[in-house]
Amino acid sequence: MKGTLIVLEGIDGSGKETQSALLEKKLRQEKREVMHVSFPDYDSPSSSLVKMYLKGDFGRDPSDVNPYAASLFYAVDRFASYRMKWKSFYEKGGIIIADRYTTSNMVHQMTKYEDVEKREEFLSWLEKTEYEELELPRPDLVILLDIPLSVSEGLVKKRALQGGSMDIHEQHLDYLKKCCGAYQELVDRYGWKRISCTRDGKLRSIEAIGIDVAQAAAAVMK
Ligand SMILES: Nc1ncnc2c1ncn2[C@@H]1O[C@H](COP(=O)(O)OP(=O)(O)OP(=O)(O)O)[C@@H](O)[C@H]1O
Ligand SMILES: Cc1cn([C@H]2C[C@H](O)[C@@H](COP(=O)(O)O)O2)c(=O)[nH]c1=O
Repeated sequence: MKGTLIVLEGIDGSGKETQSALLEKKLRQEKREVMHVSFPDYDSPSSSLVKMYLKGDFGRDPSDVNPYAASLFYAVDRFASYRMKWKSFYEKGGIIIADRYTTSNMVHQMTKYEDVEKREEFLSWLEKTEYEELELPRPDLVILLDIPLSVSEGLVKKRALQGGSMDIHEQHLDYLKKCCGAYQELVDRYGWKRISCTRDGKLRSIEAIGIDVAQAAAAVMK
């Protein structure tokens, strides 16, 4: 029996980690079999090339690494996580909550192309590589935590001041703007569930957003 894969998506600082932890807690309280994974899998050696890329070892600008090369770094990391950590749990019917997935890669790497045909070619290649060749499961639900860049930027900066560092994506506002646009494009195209994190321009509370996330998840759980 196949499990359920729920993916939390959104631009950097949109609340994915916060909301995936909250959803995991709620589902555990309901005594459901649940596991929380996140990508990149920074704790695993499989993320080494991703870390080098995000640190700027291959170039300080995201566009210094072409989308296919960058995608392979992330895809290999996902493959290792799936095979080592959650394949058997998922195949027994468990619920997986993923903080980012292949869907992040679609958005972040496709923005490196302006040309529509190149973008299409890239997206087809990515889906084939990850879901067919690497046999990673397709998500049952992708939730987009929709937040204006101006708001998420503040959250990322606040977190960096508290001791975090900013990666090469976060350091390039023009790149993040393109990612925002790409999320808006793909949310409709792929039928992702959009949850607005602001109301009247103000950030909603973690709990209020959490209620919407839990409702969306309930609709796909077996
Ligand atoms: N609704 C909210 N209200 C106030 N603060 C929030 C809210 N959601 C998240 N935060 C805070 O914003 C920061 C970013 O949140 P979080 O780490 O969950 O985002 P993320 O999408 O996982 O980020 P990244 O993709 O950069 O890892 C954290 O410090 C978190 O506590
Ligand atoms: C999983 C994944 C992520 N990315 C991008 C998205 C972010 O800019 C970084 C990861 O940073 P985080 O703050 O730790 O979430 O990498 C990507 O391009 N492709 C992927 O598959």
